[in-house]
Amino acid sequence: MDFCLLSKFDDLLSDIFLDSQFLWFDTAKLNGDHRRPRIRSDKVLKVIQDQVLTTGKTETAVKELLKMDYFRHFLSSKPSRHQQEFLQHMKRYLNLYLPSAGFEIADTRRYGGAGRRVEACVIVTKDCSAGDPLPFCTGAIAHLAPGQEKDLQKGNHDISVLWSSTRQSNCLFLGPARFVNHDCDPNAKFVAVGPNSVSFQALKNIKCGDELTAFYGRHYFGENNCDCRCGTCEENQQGFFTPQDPALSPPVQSNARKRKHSAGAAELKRHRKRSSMPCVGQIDLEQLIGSPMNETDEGGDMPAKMTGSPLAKSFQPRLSSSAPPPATKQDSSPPPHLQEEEERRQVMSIHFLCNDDNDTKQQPDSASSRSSSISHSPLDLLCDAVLDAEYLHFNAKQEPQDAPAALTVVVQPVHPPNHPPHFTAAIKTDVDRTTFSLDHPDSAVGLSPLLDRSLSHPPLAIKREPSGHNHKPSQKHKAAAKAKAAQSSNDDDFLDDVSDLSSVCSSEDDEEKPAPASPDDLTDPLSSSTSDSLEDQPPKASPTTRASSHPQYKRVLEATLDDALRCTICERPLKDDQVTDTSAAADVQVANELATWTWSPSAAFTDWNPQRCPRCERHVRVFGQEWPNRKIHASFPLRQPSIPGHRASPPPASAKPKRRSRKQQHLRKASFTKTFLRSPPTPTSEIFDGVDSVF
Ligand SMILES: C[S@@+](CC[C@H](N)C(=O)[O-])C[C@H]1O[C@@H](n2cnc3c(N)ncnc32)[C@H](O)[C@@H]1O
Repeated sequence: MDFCLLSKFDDLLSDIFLDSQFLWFDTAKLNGDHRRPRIRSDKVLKVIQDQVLTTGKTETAVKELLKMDYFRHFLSSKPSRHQQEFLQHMKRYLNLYLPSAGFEIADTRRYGGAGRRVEACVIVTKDCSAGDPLPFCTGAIAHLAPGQEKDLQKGNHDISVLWSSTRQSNCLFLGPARFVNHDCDPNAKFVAVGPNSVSFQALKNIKCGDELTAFYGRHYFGENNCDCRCGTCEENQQGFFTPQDPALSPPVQSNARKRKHSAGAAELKRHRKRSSMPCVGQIDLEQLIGSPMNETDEGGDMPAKMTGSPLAKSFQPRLSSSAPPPATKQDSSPPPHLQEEEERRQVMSIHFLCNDDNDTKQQPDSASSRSSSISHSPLDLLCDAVLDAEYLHFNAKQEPQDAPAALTVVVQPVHPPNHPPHFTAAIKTDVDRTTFSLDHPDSAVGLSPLLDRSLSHPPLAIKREPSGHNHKPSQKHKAAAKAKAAQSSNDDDFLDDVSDLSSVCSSEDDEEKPAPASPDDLTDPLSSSTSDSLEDQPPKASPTTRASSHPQYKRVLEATLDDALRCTICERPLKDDQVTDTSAAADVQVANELATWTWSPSAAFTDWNPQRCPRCERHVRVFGQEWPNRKIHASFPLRQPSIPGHRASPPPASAKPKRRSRKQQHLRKASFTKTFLRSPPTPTSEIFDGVDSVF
């Protein structure tokens, strides 16, 4: 398959079948000019539910989808060969929704770098034993023509590129399988399932919910994978997690880490020049995939054909030999089979060009903006603003008739020069004195890598701007601010700390502590005039008033952190950052507009009971069952999103309607509600609905 074609197909299909359907963030796109297709995602979902999920037939789903205007127009101008390739790739994505798929795409921040970007990963949705194939998790391979590689590098996108020594060219590895991340002690391996397709086979027993990982190579993430962030490296204190020798390292540990990385990068550059292979790692495809690519075999890559393919043999034998040995602290020499590979460098290398330069990845780009954890999500700001407003409401000590009846939270995009755009929120009430603005309300979320340490706020700190009082920072404070800013030369380290802070923030102890005085706090004109109105306000331990220290506020906060902010299905903590990501779709929509919500604060507390994490929320919406279940009983209709103009087809005339007693009807309704509409609607799901209808 042609590289350009595959990359465009993959961008389009991952958008339609993943980003717009199942994910709460955007997956990396290969083409910088990719735009979200104008296709009704609710209609696509209906086809997926009716065909793939209920009947398990991707073929019929493809036929149904081709009836949609969008696909008809898209394919009408393409030659039939390209049409076939497109449909083949579409099937790879549709396989994600098969009841027996055994895997799904999920989110992870493990590999996201300093900014803790959300990235995609693959998790298994049923227990697997060692040796089990994962036939539906496939990726396609397309070859790059000379010169095209430069375009790839220019794009700075997170893409997967393989080196084919038989063809002496790079090739592209795309499809759902490209979301499998690297682990030095992986639980799966690549296997070839045709001339142009790759799948996986379990190397160990894998539990439902575990991430599926494969071995990319020894030098993918710097020399000896010194920047590898996999779970094994973390456990063994290797790669990115290698502890620094205090004698050798400067005071700040991660600076040393950086030096090591840049030394590795320089070495790798030299190495690449020598070898003329533009790749980081050099891995033999025979080990990676199990068999060299058969260039003449033009067979399909779908699972049914796997057993017939000569390459299918690679599923059974050499299981142990092709598995890279577990990474141990002591053993830094390559495993025997890889040593051999290095000598031979026979067939193909797999590497990820963008990984070459981590810095470039930090650049905000249109396609990945939704997944960026550094954006100030409007919903995140909104939630914090409502919390803070509720606090003010508690403390305003005003006559009931003066209490604000409603809040208007204005979330506005800000485009500071030389900084990534972000949002600010301002709360306006009908009572003048409680009007305040809120910016960077959360330490973990409200930061951008380009902002310095001085902007680190304690969580949920309130900034109030009393009218007519302009408090200027003193010289002493300015000097302190400068000294602090100078310290924060390394944004990476800072953001690491900040990310860790989010967990610290949720501990009770921390909430009792006074907020650290940061330069931004100092410049914040917190005046006594506003604080005076809040009798229960703790003494002025810090220039920043801690909303969380108020008993009533604390109760709400604790309840939120302990109970509500935990997914009731998978029990993953529902943290701020996850809430941010659920609303990330809204970022895209409101990025250039002013968004305004009016919300009663008490309603926000009583009605909003976030129960599911974004993944489980989406899972229920798509599969009609709680994660990880997805087997659909035809007798139970799925909860369909309402499609304007869509009417359910009338029952056949022959079908005699059954009469049910009132009690039966009531019970039936209750059980349906219990099954499909378990939790009350949340602000999050409202946003989902709105966003989906836009798409
Ligand atoms: C083929 S992609 C895997 C899917 C990727 N997470 C995504 O969201 O598209 C490879 C990229 O994932 C990340 N990655 C995967 N495994 C990693 C590891 N062990 N350490 C650091 N980064 C890793 C790197 O950013 C790499 O460039």
